Amino acid sequence: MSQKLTLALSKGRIFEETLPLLKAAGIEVTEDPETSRKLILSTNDPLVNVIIVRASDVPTYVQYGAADFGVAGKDVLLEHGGEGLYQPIDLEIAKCRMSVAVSAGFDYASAIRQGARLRVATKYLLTAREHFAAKGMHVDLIKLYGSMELAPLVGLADAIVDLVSTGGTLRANNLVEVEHIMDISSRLVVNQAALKLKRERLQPILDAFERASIK
Ligand SMILES: Nc1ncnc2c1ncn2[C@@H]1O[C@H](COP(=O)(O)OP(=O)(O)OP(=O)(O)O)[C@@H](O)[C@H]1O
Ligand SMILES: O=P(O)(O)OC[C@H]1O[C@H](OP(=O)(O)OP(=O)(O)O)[C@H](O)[C@@H]1O
Repeated sequence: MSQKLTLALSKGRIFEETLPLLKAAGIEVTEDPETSRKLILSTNDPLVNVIIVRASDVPTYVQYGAADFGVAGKDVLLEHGGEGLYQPIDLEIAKCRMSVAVSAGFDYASAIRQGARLRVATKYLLTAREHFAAKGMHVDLIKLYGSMELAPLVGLADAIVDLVSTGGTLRANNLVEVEHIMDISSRLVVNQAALKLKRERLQPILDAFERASIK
């Protein structure tokens, strides 16, 4: 019996950087999410569809089996918790790091030495909480959904926990990186039930992704 497969991707860098991996598996997406408003994209394989969701929603679609597999950043997976997901491959795409940053004039080291209770703005509450708890620091976390870099500039927070790649966004906003929390890259995530029920269809794709992502 032919089995349909649904892959969950987010627009932008994850979609773009997954395209070569899909190609290695013989799959070509025939529509462009940047120009189309469609959320279910077809491919050259009538049995494979790509759904376009927000980056932070990818694990949820896969967890509940609305998508059989997807691609999500480690940052997103740590916040989601990974329930119901099998994570077989680090695809080594969308690479960046998660860091603590502050305004250039803010003396983070002495604030810590003095035991100041810092306000930290972030989208990554769980990871940030764990990081500061491991350092024995008491912080007040402020949840934001984007543009974390603005928070220290307007007095909303003393520090941020955000993703950094080139450092260009920090520099443009007169912020400096004061702690490296972890390296981030994107993983392939597979619904655990789909892995069993659709293994015959999924395995060759996973193998092709793995081969194509080996640097
Ligand atoms: N500057 C960057 N360079 C490389 N990889 C990045 C960068 N920023 C984010 N990423 C990685 O790419 C993933 C997708 O990022 P993207 O900007 O597309 O979504 P987002 O805006 O963070 O998510 P959402 O729309 O859910 O808020 C992130 O989860 C992270 O793993
Ligand atoms: O160090 P850099 O190379 O400047 O990259 C860092 C920026 O990249 C990400 O934002 P993104 O570009 O994805 O914008 P978004 O958060 O609006 O999606 C991240 O949230 C930083 O703001």
